[in-house]
Amino acid sequence: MVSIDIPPHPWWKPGLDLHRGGDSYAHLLSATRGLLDAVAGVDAPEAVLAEVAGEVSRIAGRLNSYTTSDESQIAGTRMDLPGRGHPLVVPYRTTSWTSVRMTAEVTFTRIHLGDGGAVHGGVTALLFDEVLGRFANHGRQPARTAFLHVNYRRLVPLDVDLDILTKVDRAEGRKLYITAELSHDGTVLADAEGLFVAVSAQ
Ligand SMILES: CCCCCCCCCCCCCC(=O)SCCNC(=O)CCNC(=O)[C@H](O)C(C)(C)COP(=O)(O)OP(=O)(O)OC[C@H]1O[C@@H](n2cnc3c(N)ncnc32)[C@H](O)[C@@H]1OP(=O)(O)O
Repeated sequence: MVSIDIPPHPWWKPGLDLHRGGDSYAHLLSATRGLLDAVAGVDAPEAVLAEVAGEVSRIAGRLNSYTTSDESQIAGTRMDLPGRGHPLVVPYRTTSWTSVRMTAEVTFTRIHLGDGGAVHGGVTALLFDEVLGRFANHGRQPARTAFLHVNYRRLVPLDVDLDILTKVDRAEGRKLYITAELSHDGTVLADAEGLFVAVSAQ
């Protein structure tokens, strides 16, 4: 696990506990990702599906009784976990981080499959928006994606460790241009450029 020496973003609530839920939340997230992969790949008899659907609904109901506001949910604030600990975010793992360059790793799994054995293009775009957006925000002023341009150079495989390199290209006033590459063994599979515009703190 990488240690990030850039301080948490100033527009974060001061004193926000970035480890809420502890190891138990990490296990829940990992189990949930496993469930999504299992659902994405399943072909079981209807009786089995019906039984599992009942169990999953019961579990969701149990968690729903603890639903909180988006200000105090755990998801998205666990910087120590893959994908900021958010179940929707692709579970990339940050490996190094300076103010101008960030590296990460990612392994796509069954839930990310589009067609033809390759990752869904929208998932690749989600990964880039997340990685660039996090890099644009963390340790800087709050910023939103103004545009995101993705070049799909090769099919992106599942179940293979891939590398992400993100760099600040240039800053012009409130505008920050950031680039990223997703690669495997030195071959670029996709790359992106995003414009992030700084906005007032919420
Ligand atoms: C809990 C905390 C978590 C924190 C951790 C963070 C993790 C987050 C990770 C996930 C994060 C994921 C991140 C997400 O997904 S963020 C969510 C997706 N993005 C949005 O929803 C953004 C919606 N749009 C807006 O809010 C506004 O349009 C923004 C803020 C972008 C600009 O509106 P604003 O009124 O402020 O500015 P302006 O219009 O005066 O323009 C200013 C300058 O920008 C130039 N410009 C603008 N647009 C474009 C364009 N399309 N192409 C080229 N240029 C463009 C414009 O020409 C001008 O240039 P100049 O004339 O000055 O030279």
